[in-house]
Amino acid sequence: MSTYALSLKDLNKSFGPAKIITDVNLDIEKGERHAIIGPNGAGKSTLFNLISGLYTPTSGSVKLHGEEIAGMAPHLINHRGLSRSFQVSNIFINMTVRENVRCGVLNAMGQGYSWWRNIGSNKEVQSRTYEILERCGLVDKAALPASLLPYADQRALEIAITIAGGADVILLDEPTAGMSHSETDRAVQLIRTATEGKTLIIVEHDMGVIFDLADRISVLVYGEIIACDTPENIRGDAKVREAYLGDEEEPDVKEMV
Ligand SMILES: Nc1ncnc2c1ncn2[C@@H]1O[C@H](COP(=O)(O)OP(=O)(O)OP(=O)(O)O)[C@@H](O)[C@H]1O
Repeated sequence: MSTYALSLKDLNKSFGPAKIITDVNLDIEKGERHAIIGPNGAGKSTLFNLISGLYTPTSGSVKLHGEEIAGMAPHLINHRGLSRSFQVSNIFINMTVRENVRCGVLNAMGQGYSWWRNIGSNKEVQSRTYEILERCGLVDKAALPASLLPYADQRALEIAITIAGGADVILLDEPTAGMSHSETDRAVQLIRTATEGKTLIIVEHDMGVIFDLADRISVLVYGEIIACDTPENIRGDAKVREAYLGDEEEPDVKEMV
């Protein structure tokens, strides 16, 4: 049995005649921080949707901790320990920050909303909620309605909800999109803290974030992984430079996506 946190084998996805993901093979170690990069329309979100159960593969295998999950419903994959964030925020804007995180905690504990009135007295829920708020730097803002959070804090809350269930494989989809430089720096720190000890798979356009965070990078172009290596080796990979930049020499790595 595989010891990989996540293992993709001969994975394919077509929509009608359009082949979007082609023969993807990828093994991700437990605790690894793995980035998926590629030009717009390369298939990064489709790959995330295949891993998290939103799409069923046309063919191939997706294994989470050695167990087949391809085609399984997203909530069942989530209960097996994989959680993802979305490019478009998933938070309940009329609820407080604390209530949003509590929802994630309760959902993972399999509690329905009939529990809602009693949750204030449920110590385990309270302590897990507090721990997540702290990890994500949101303790001071716990009582605020989510709608009043600045944009960067809303993205932090999105990460808090993603990790609230205690999943050990975390997928983050462009977590720093739309952020300023200083907000991005803070977000990278937050991602590092919030996902400590977990396996992280991140789709991101900001190369600074990728090179700062990732142990390995996969480069997806037209639905195929054309390179998978350490950031240093990816930086010097001729195929990758060509895919992004044609024949240009000495490319600025910040312009790779
Ligand atoms: N449900 C769908 N039906 C048909 N085509 C789709 C569907 N979902 C995605 N595609 C197509 O698959 C291709 C890859 O899209 P995808 O969103 O996965 O790319 P991406 O790498 O995430 O792009 P971006 O960086 O812009 O977010 C695109 O050409 C898109 O139009």
